[in-house]
Amino acid sequence: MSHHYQNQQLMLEDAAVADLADQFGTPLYLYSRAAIEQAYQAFASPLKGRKHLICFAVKANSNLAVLNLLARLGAGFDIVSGGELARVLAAGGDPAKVVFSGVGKTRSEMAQALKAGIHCFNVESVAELDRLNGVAGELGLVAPISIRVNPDVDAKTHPYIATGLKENKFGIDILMAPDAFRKAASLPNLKVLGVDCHIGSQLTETEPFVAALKRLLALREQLQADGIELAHIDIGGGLGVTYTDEQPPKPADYLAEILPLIPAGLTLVLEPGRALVANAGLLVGRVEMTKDNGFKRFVILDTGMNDLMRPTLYQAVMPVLPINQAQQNGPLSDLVGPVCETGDWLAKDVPLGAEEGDLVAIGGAGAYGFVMSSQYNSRPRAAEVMVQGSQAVLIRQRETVESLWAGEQLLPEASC
Ligand SMILES: Cc1ncc(COP(=O)(O)O)c(C=O)c1O
Ligand SMILES: N[C@@H](CCCC[NH3+])C(=O)O
Repeated sequence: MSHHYQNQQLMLEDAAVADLADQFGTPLYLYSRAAIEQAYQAFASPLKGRKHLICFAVKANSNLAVLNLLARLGAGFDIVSGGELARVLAAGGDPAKVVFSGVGKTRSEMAQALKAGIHCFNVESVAELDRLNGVAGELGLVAPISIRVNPDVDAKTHPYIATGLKENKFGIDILMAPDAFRKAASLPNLKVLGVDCHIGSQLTETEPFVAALKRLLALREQLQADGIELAHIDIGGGLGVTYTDEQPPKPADYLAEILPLIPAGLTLVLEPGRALVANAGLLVGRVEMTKDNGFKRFVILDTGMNDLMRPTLYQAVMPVLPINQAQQNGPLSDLVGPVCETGDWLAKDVPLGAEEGDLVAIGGAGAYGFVMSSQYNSRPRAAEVMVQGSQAVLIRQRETVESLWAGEQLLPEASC
């Protein structure tokens, strides 16, 4: 039996998933090129005719093929490390469209980004202003900057992924921001370009974005009075997606609320991550065995928390998509992995008749999936495959067992 995962925007038929699982083995990350393109256009179309830059948050999915696809669609990138910058460049991304966020940029990361000629550093503290001014001075360069402001807005999301509250480590408190801007404007090796914020991830309402934006715009006016002109305003990422029954605004609806507030001439920068890739991805695993302890039925997969952390880390509810529809109405089961941790689960109490050898896919796995995976329990990480039309392209090989100890060495004999 075949069905389409329409609400996952991933137009893969059961048969195709089964063939790909046979061909590439499991666990397997599958991405849909068409779904990524569609998600990108959902942001880009409403922005036509406006000065804008869509900077994909690389942390959501840093596979080179994904970055290359987005670069070819015209995207810029939001990076948070030198490693992410190197990936963007290796994938053919344009450094002039890169913004660099993060609270702990090292001197060498700053130098790397300055030499690459990135668009802007999103500076998160006064200490960072000083450090960046120093590094730029040593290189004889001027660093373009934005100041990340913490607007103290409740994003109404999981506390681990809320970033815009006073108690969070991110950005400079909005009340202290004018002083920070004045200082930045006075430093010889910095050039103030803009202001930014990012209040959290997986937001399902527009209201917190609008509240944050209004605070940033008020700050902009205050700065204008001080003679500091901003060229752009960056409202971060954070737009949520539908995993199961969430109803986040569509990018067009979200932008319809934001765009009228932005004065003409000001460039709008966005940093979407999840909204561009989450629903373009599936994690496919195979059932190793099932067991019923009289209290609970467990479906034990060949994939688990080391491949997909979101369920256990955020108690995230992600859709379970049995590849054979006949499995769908089985007994309530916990979907668990082989890792030796009680927290190794992917879904709890889902109706699932899957038995040994059956395939199960987790939807919404295109964002914060592979990138957060680990080799815990010495498990090689999964392969990644991009589906484009009738073709499937292997975009990252499954790790080998030998690669698990690459770079390790035994103690020299004499020291034992
Ligand atoms: C600074 C910054 N920008 C963008 C993002 C992307 O967020 P999302 O994937 O929710 O769009 C994040 C992660 O939350 C972030 O920390
Ligand atoms: N990793 C998180 C989002 C990260 C947000 C980073 N600022 C998630 O899976 O939901």
